[in-house]
Amino acid sequence: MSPLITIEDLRVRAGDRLLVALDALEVGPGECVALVGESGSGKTTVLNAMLGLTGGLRVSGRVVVGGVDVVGADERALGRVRGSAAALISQSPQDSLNPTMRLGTLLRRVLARHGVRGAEARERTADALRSVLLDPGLLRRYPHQVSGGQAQRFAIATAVALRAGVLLADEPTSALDVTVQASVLDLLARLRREQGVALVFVSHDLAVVSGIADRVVVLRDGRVVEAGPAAGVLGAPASAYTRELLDAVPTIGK
Ligand SMILES: Nc1ncnc2c1ncn2[C@@H]1O[C@H](COP(=O)(O)OP(=O)(O)OP(=O)(O)O)[C@@H](O)[C@H]1O
Repeated sequence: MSPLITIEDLRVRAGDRLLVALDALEVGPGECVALVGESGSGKTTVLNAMLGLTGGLRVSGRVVVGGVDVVGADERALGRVRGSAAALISQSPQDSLNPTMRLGTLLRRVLARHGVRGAEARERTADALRSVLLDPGLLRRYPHQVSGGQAQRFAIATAVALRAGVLLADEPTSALDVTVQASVLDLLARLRREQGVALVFVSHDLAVVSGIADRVVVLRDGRVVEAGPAAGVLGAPASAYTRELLDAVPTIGK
């Protein structure tokens, strides 16, 4: 099956400083690739490059997401990538929701922006809420009236309603308590299985990564230290840096 994300020779620079060098990455339907590394290693910059959110930075190479060549794309093409092809799931979805609008209004507006209106929008909304196990009554609430876990499910429901084939998740569970975290991870796994969604998962938490990722890319100072199947990278790391990251996790690697 053809990949939903292809990256070749990606270089991201701030002035002369090289922030990210990623020679090759492919993510196919239903796959999960995790980007791990300490703070400042370039994980978020890679996600931003996939969405063309790199204003002020110099980007070269090839980044194709959901069929759109992102590097050098115009705003119209980038608009198709953001939301339609790929959706960003952030650490604190509540922060990015307009606090003055009910969730139902927010979702309706996002769908309308992508050309989905009326009966089609209502149908997709109902299906998406069902697939993330949220009560439709939640749509009447304002962002501050829902829990962190509900807000994260709503963010994922928005991606489902937009039929995004790629989810870019930046620490999606680190603000949640452990039981809610597990249910959001289950939901992401189900979307991969049932809808063939490709997932790029950024996390500091290698215990979580070992439970969800097929493959792991370890970044340090924007460079790939090692990459490969999750069981190999996390079970028998080749580099001292990955071993150090694992040593910080109490439940695995020891
Ligand atoms: N717009 C920018 N201009 C200049 N430097 C930047 C810019 N965006 C990111 N950086 C730098 O790039 C490096 C990588 O940052 P990035 O946010 O991608 O790391 P990260 O691995 O996601 O870190 P964290 O885990 O703390 O979120 C950092 O040194 C950061 O300061």
